[in-house]
Amino acid sequence: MTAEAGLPDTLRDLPAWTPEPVELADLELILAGVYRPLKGFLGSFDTAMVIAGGRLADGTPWPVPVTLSVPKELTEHDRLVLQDPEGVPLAVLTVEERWQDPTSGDQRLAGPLEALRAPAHGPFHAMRRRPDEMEPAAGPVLAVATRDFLHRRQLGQIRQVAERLGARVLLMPLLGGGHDESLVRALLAVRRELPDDVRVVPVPLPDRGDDDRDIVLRAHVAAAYGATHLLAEREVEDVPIPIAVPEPWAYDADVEVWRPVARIEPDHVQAELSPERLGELLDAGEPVPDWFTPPAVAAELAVARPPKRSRGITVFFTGLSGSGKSTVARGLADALIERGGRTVTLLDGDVVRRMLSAGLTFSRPDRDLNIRRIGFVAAEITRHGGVAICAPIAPYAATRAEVRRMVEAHGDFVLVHVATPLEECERRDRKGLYAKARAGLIPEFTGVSDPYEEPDDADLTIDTSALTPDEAVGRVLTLLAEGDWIRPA
Ligand SMILES: Nc1ncnc2c1ncn2[C@@H]1O[C@H](COP(=O)(O)OS(=O)(=O)O)[C@@H](OP(=O)(O)O)[C@H]1O
Ligand SMILES: Nc1ncnc2c1ncn2[C@@H]1O[C@H](COP(=O)(O)OP(=O)(O)O)[C@@H](O)[C@H]1O
Repeated sequence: MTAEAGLPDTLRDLPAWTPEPVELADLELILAGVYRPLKGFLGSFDTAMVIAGGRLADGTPWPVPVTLSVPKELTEHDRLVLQDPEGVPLAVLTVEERWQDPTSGDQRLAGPLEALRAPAHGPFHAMRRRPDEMEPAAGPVLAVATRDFLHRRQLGQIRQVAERLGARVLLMPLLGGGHDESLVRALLAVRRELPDDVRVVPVPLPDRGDDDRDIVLRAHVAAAYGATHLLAEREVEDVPIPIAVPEPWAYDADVEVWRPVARIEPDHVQAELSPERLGELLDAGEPVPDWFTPPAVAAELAVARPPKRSRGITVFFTGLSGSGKSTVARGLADALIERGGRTVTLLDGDVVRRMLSAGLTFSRPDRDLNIRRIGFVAAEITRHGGVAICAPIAPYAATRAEVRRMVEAHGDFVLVHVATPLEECERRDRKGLYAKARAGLIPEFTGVSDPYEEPDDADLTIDTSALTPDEAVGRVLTLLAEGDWIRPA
């Protein structure tokens, strides 16, 4: 039976697990041979050696831990099917070691992987290559592994280094940031600014958060794809191929060309556009100057970071029952709809409980699941450029932070703490729930018999005991206008 027809009979009874996105990216690179000599996820000794000194236990240089975390109940099995988020089986892991991460306490499994099928979907998947599918190049190959857009400065630097080395250029857009498709399109668009035989191969390689080790990892990946050099900002140790560090370039505003700083006349003006200024231009929807980046790149930048007036945003209210979340959220939704120019979706706590989360209780796991569902929908609305207004109690800081992360992958997130004191909420007791909770008729009632973790990351705090509903809505509108998400009234 072929893999495409389904799982072989011998594997049907194995437990299946969907790893986290970074682990899935690692899995793909291990299976494709990009992470050679790694054949599977690392055990405790290799991991400790890599963290301590950038080498595997046998002395082979390797920069980052490549590990797999699983829930405790899966650690008893000897073999495990690893699948993608849609449940498509990708590989079988044969467990050689079960171990607990001493820092995070995570349960880990180590052992070799056997491929069931290559991941074969996702935008630009047709451009993905295994190293053994690459035509070998005759001479030197300069790899440019980047998750950043390439502007005129970088394009000039790449041309100069490639020429110096006599190398062809291999562009490797690193996937796993928020704007993979824009990045790939922008790199495809600048091919014509580079030598003729440039190749583009997207690689799923999220950053690990250690700049030097990330460069070393990129060098390993580049070497696997046949590169002889890696372009990087600085030299690092223990790299499999040499790092090519470009000389500084600047824009000579007097003659309107980019060139190496060393070749700019001392009396000429050097123009600069800082990343902060670039962000401001994009936020305001103003054009990015042509001298800085090619128009096709500017267009993709604007897709990746749209002007704030049209960028998706989630306004997330949190607070006790009766604090005024629904009233203010509804008022805000109405005000935004009246102003026009924005699509607005109100995800009120009570309504969500009836629709998305029917059947859930008020236990911590069920509250968390409820908030994650709201976060998922809000993130999708944000991704499509809409305004999502959410108004659940959301009593736990960690879950609110999770929603913030989900949303900020696609747009902006504003947290409004409706900090009306418990006594006032209880005095209002619009639904009679506090009385019932005090009488012990409702268990786990927030503020009475269940916790509420006050936010320390609120963008706005309002106490509705001291404001009218219109004033409370006004505060939120002012915040949105000051942040430039909406026009001032
Ligand atoms: N045990 C308990 N604790 C808190 N609230 C309770 C409880 N049981 C029922 N209710 C009613 O459910 C509304 C809160 O639901 P949420 O989905 O916003 O809660 S949570 O965010 O999942 O914690 C809340 O509505 P609001 O008053 O609009 O906040 C209550 O009316
Ligand atoms: N400034 C204010 N903002 C919001 N609600 C207020 C305000 N002043 C009084 N209230 C009253 O408080 C109650 C808040 O209920 P609700 O909006 O359903 O809160 P929650 O959604 O947090 O449970 C409503 O009866 C509302 O009329």
